[in-house]
Amino acid sequence: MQLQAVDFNAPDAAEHFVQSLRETGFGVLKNHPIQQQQVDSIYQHWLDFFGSERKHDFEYKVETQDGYFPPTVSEVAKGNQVKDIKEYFHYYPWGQCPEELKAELADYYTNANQFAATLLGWVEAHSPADVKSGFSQPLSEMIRDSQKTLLRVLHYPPITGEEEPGAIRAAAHEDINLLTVLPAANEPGLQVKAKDGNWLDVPCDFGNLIVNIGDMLQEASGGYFPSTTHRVINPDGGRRTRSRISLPLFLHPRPDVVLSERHTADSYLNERLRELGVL
Ligand SMILES: O=C(O)CCC(=O)C(=O)O
Ligand SMILES: [Fe+2]
Repeated sequence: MQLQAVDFNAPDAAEHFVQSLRETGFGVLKNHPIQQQQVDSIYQHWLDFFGSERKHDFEYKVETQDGYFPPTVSEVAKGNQVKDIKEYFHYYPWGQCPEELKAELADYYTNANQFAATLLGWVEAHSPADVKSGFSQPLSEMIRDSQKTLLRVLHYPPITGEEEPGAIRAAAHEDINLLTVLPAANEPGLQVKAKDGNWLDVPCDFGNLIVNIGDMLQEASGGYFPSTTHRVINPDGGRRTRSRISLPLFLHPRPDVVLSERHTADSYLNERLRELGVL
């Protein structure tokens, strides 16, 4: 298995991108319309925010799940014992956000959602007829005006040596949502589990856009699109002293959207959040 960046502007981009999603759970895009300059600026501003004590004024609300999640409550991946070495902020247009950071994040949220609808259209167009007929509505419709789509600003602090034994930046997990849209982070570390069990580095060239399948698309496609296990490993050597920032957009359908005979988006999400210990 190999992950190769697909040129967004190539005539056969959709086909190759969806093929990569189907085979690996991941697709990597280059020459896409998400502005790297904006992503970079968000990384800089939020690095400052996580470095300040102000973050504690925005602590997350349990009922609504927006705001700042400190390292002490950071997720324990499903089936894991130790907490990840990370802190993060959950941004929703209706949720908490520091005033001076809001316009930039809101703009990115709009742009990335619009782009994501295009990608969901690609997935739909390249789904076999029996898979497509199982979708309760077009995939891009499922996320339209959704209040649940989540932009997460993640900060992985430098490694100090005081970490819990066995803890890594993000333990092996699958995402819950339909698709995740993730600009390459400012530092390496993201790995995906191949079918043979080996961990592969996800190409993290600056400017790449990484897209991966979540459990909800796996559920809605009857397993045709696999939600693939991934993780973020701890850095070595000189990189240990560096922070890592990343910005995943988790595409969530509106709560009433039917995913499968067993689940709506709402019933599925609640089940998973309870397992994560954050609900
Ligand atoms: O930080 C990354 O590169 C990936 C983060 C991730 O997988 C997640 O938050 O679900
Ligand atoms: Fe993830």
